[in-house]
Amino acid sequence: MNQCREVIGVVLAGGRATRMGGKDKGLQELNGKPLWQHVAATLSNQVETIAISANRHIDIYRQSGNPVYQDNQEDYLGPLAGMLSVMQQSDEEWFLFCPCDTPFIPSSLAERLIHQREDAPVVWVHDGERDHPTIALVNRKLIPELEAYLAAGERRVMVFMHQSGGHSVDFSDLKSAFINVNTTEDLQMMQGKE
Ligand SMILES: Nc1nc2c(ncn2[C@@H]2O[C@H](COP(=O)(O)OP(=O)(O)OP(=O)(O)O)[C@@H](O)[C@H]2O)c(=O)[nH]1
Repeated sequence: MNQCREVIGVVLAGGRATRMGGKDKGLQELNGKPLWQHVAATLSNQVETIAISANRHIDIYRQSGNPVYQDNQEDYLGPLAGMLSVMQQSDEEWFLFCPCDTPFIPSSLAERLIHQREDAPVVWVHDGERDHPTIALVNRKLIPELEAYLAAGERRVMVFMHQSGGHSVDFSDLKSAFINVNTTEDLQMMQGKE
């Protein structure tokens, strides 16, 4: 696929990574490269601009030269807060969000989500077994809804995606591409895999 210019790719690299002992998950190395870079490298073949959403170690992420969007909120409010912060600080129409902890995402991700968005303001990945609502193509028209949702104290990504009129896109043929890293043991098991 040619690079798409109407969509900005965003690697979600904030959070607390409590299951990884509080380390910055995006900066943990897999096969000699930080996790966030695996995701950014695959997305950069698909969309022209790749931004990073983070809430700590901002200077390290900035050294990459990619735009970095820091969370607006002081607390770690979860992936939706990271998404909203980017959408509020950028004037792009569509955002392709992808967490830093899914290093093997397929090269067809953007193309297949873009193709399926039709009139929906959000589409996300379903791998045949489970939804991956943080791997999603989101339109900026959802900003007010997302602001209200978070202001009401809601945090659940899947609930928000459903109630905002989106739908999942079937990636069951590429199920293993969405394996994610949550713990140090996960990371150790993945070393050497491509
Ligand atoms: N910008 C931003 N990203 C976040 C935030 N919380 C989670 N993320 C990202 O969203 C994705 C999914 O995060 P989770 O695994 O649910 O949360 P986590 O904080 O990374 O890890 P745990 O504390 O172990 O659940 C990861 O790529 C995180 O980097 C946040 O508050 N802000």
